[in-house]
Amino acid sequence: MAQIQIVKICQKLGKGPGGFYQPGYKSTGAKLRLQMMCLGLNWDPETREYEKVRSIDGCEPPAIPDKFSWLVQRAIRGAHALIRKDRRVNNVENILPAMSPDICIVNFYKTNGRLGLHQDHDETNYSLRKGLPVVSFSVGDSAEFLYGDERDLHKAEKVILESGDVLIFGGDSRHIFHGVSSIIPNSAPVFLLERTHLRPGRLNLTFREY
Ligand SMILES: O=C(O)CCC(=O)C(=O)O
Ligand SMILES: [Fe+2]
Repeated sequence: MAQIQIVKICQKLGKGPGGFYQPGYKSTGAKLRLQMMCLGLNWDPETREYEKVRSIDGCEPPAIPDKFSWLVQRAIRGAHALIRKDRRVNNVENILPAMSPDICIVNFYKTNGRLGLHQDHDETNYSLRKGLPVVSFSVGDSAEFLYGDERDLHKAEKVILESGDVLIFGGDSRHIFHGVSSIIPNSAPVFLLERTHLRPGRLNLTFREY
């Protein structure tokens, strides 16, 4: 079961060098309401830049495990099959380009965690211009996920992301505003908790190509 493997791999990597920490902003002292670990390249929330070595502690981010890259390719293939079924298009890649992830941002939200509306726009101009997708896996407790064309909470659409859900935004949707308004306590699947002892909260992995 992929969810169990995802949790176990993140638990192991999360405890080692380059593992989970709570990011914040030096200028204001404010902290993000989540724990973060980056794989492949490190994303610095303060400078909003990617780096090979994490400036907060000099650690190199762990590599993206092959299992994760495989899951991403499977998710993109699945999305292509859905697009092909729904729309009569010659080339699905015109709607959702393929992508080889070299970045994964792993967030862990406790039950009081959240993430404000933002765009993912710190990847290269090439990646952004091509609309190379962000592929997001949710594991553990469910989340209220908001998205929309503007940074406006009142206009945003809401969808519940459950454990095992995969969300992909690429092509025309690549620049969508999105965020997590709340985590729904005690909503994680029992089998997952029994097999992994995942703490209360939600793990989210977003894969991107730099
Ligand atoms: O937790 C989520 O579903 C979204 C995470 C996210 O938007 C990000 O890491 O940029
Ligand atoms: Fe994001």
